Amino acid sequence: MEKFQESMYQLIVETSTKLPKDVRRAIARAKARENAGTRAAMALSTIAGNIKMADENVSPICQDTGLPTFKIKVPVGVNQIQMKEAIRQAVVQATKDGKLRPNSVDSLTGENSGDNLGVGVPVIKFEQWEKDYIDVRLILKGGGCENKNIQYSLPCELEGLGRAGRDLDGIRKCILHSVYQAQGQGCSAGFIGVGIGGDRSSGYDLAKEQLFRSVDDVNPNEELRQLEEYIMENANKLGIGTMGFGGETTLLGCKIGVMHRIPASFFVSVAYNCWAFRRLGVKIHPETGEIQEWLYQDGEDVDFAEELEKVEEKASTGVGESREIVLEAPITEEQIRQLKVGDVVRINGMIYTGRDAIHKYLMDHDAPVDLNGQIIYHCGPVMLKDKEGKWHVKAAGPTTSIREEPYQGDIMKKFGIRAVIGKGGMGAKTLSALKEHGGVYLNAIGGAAQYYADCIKSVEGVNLLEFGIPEAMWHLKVENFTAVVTMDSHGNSLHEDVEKSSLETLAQFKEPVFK
Ligand SMILES: O=C(O)C[C@H](O)C(=O)O
Ligand code: SF4
Repeated sequence: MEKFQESMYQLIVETSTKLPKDVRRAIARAKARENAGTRAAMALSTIAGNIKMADENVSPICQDTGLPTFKIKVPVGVNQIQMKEAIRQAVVQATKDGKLRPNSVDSLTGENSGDNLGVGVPVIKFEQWEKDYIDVRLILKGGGCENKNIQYSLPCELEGLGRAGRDLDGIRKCILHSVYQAQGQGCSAGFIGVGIGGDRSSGYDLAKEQLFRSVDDVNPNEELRQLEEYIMENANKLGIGTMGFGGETTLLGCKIGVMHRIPASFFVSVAYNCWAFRRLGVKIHPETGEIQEWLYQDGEDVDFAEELEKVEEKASTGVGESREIVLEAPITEEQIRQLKVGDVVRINGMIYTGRDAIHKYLMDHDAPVDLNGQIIYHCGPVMLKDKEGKWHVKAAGPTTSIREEPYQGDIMKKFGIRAVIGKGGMGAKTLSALKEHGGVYLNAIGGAAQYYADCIKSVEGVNLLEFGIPEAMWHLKVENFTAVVTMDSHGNSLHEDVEKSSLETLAQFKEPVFK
C-alpha cells in the first residue's frame, strides 16, 4: 500500500478542482435551457467559465472545500488504521498546496486547526465487501448547501402545500418543499439526495449516499423512478433559478433512496448539494495502493472552453438591457441611491472581506480599518503565503450572506459601509437598513471562486488573522469584479420577489399526485 497516500492526494486534488462529467453535462443542459441575456444565463456562463478556469489552474472550483468525507469499501484483511493515517496525511498536504481551504474549526474555541484535521475530521467511513479491490469515494460538500439540508417528520404541515401524510404523496410534498426552502442560498441550481425512512441520523446518511449515484442513472425502484422524474420536472417550474435570480433551472438532479423505519417515526431527509457538486471515486489496488480506475468517467465530457473565452472578455457577461455601473470606494450615499435592483456593477479598487467572525467582532469593537464608504465582501478565501511572506489568493467566491442578517444593518450604519457583496440575499432587517442608511446588496455568483480570484489583483493587507484564514479581514484590490444589485436603497429586493412568486407556484402542487 505504499502508493495509497499519493493516490488519496490525487483523489482530493481532482475532486476539488475538476467537476465530474455527469455534473458538467447537467450544467451544460441547464445553460442550454436559459434564454440569452437573462441574469440566470449570465450566472451560468460565469459558472461554466469558472469550471474551466479551475481545470486549467488546478485550483479549487469553490473556495469552500467542505468537510472532506471519504466512503471506502475494502476487501477483508486490508489495514484500515494505516489507510486512515495515509488519508489524513494526504489531506494535510492538499491543504498546504492550496487545494483544500483550512476548514476544520474547534466548535468550542473557534480556533482553525489550519490543516483540515480535527476531532472527527476528515470523515472516513469503512465497509467490508467481497470484491478484490478497494473503492474510495470522496465528497467535498460545502457549508452553504449543507445548511440547506432539511429533515421532515411526517405527518406535517408545509407552507404552500398543506398537510403531508405518511405516504408517497406526503413524501412528494416534502421534496418539493425542500427545493423551495433552499431558494438560491445553497448556490442553486442544486442536486438533492433524498432518504426515506430510517431514524434522524441514518435517514440523513441515506440521503447523502444518494449523492454518490451518477446524475444520469435510473432508479431501479419503479415508484421512486417516477417520483424522481416528477420532482425534476416540477421543481424546475418553481422559477427560483440559478443563484435565486429566477430562471428555468432550479434543480439539476434528484436521487431518492428508501429504507425501513420504526412504527412511530417517518422521516424524509434531504441533502442539498450546490452546483459545485464535487464528488469522485477511484478503484485502488489492495496491495500497491495505486489507482486502477477513476469512477464517474462515463459518457461525453463538456469542456466549457468557449464559456471561458466569453467570461474572459468580461464585456459579454452583461445582462440584456441592464445598466452597467462602475463602482470604486469610497462610495457616496448619492451614488448608492442611484443604484436599482437589476443593475450590474463592476467594482474596481479596494474591498474588505468580512464574514461570520468579523461581523460578530465589529458589533462591539472598532474596525481595524476605516470602513466609511467602503465595500464589505462576504468571503472566506483560500490563501497561500509565498517564501517572501506575500499572500496569494487561490480561490475567493462569496459566502451565504443570510448568516450575517442579525448584524449587517447595524454594522453598515455604525461604520458607514455603503455596499456588501455576498450571495443568496439578505432579509427584512438588512433591507430596511439599506433604505434608511443608503446601502446596496450586491449578489456575486456563488461558487465562482476562480473567476473572482482572477479579479483580485493584489492582497494589500490582512487583519484578525487569528480568526483563521477564511474568517480574517483581507484587504483586496480588485479590477472588474462583477456583481448584480439584488437589494437596493429603495426597499426593493429580488430575493423577496423570487421567494414570493416561488411560494405561489409551490401552492399549485398542493393536490395529490401519487395516490
Ligand atoms: O464557506 C464558504 O466559503 C461558503 C459556503 O459554502 C457557503 O455557501 O456559504
Ligand atoms: S459557496 Fe456555493 S458552491 Fe461553494 S460550497 Fe458553498 S454552496 Fe457550494
